[in-house]
Amino acid sequence: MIRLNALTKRHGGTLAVDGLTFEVRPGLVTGFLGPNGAGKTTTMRMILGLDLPTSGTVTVGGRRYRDLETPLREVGSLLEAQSVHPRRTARDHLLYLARGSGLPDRRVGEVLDLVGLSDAAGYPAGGFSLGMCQRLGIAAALLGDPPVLVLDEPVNGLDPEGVLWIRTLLRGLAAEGRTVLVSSHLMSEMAVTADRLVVIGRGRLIAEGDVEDFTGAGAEVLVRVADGAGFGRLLELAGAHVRAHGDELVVTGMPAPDIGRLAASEGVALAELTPRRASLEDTFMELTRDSVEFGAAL
Ligand SMILES: Nc1ncnc2c1ncn2[C@@H]1O[C@H](COP(=O)(O)OP(=O)(O)OP(=O)(O)O)[C@@H](O)[C@H]1O
Repeated sequence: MIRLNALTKRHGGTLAVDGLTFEVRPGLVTGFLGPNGAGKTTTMRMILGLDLPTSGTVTVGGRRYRDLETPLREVGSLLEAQSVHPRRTARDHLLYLARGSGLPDRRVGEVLDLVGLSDAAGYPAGGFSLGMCQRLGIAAALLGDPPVLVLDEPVNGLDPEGVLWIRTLLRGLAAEGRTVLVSSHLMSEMAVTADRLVVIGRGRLIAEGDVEDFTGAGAEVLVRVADGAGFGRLLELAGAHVRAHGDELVVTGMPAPDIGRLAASEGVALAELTPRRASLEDTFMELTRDSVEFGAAL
């Protein structure tokens, strides 16, 4: 569990993080979304004790990062621009980290296997592709077998295979009961990876909830039938909410398959039955419209 309470960070004249309060629960992937400059990296750096809050608190497993005895065993992290000595091999990089935290050498082989880097373990990291670097970063995050993971934009720059790999890995880690916080500006990716979402803009909390709360909000079905008024009444009797525009009905509160079944049982011929689900992308744009730092960057 990660808990933020009124967490605030001021960088000179910029309020990078502004009174953030939320919890990141175990057993779930929590997507941390926001436009560029929203404060995601700054928040993650405070969770990881790399930046000190101006005010407010953040705890991992009930304690501040700096009070953790063996941080690598408690929280694993992947931050952007993590440094690996280019001439050091992947295995040596991980051995160096493991020994620095009193972790057994055998753990290095285990995490290399886990991220699919065993064959490349003896090569200098300087020659690694971006995808291999991300895998190495995730291997480092997993070294201490931590119950909490904080990953900043782990799918950035990855090819589709790499994106799928990270998605499967994160879901597996959450299924093991771990707390997984992953930042992204790719809303569509979070829609399929995350269970919960926390959306911020200009350092402030904009929205938080289950992914379905975001995509399901306002889900409507477009129905077209010859007798719009007649079928509209039937739908309302069955508990749906209907807005009619001639032969076109916009139905909320009843999923498309149920509408189809009702039409079939009443002998009504449907000319159209189209679910119109708000995409996470739409919802995100709507939510963050007022908080985009540089409008042109979109
Ligand atoms: N060390 C710093 N000194 C001054 N300003 C900073 C510093 N770090 C971040 N900021 C500013 O704080 C705000 C939040 O930045 P942050 O990097 O946390 O956002 P982000 O959501 O991670 O964005 P991105 O997706 O672009 O990385 C931005 O306005 C940024 O310019």
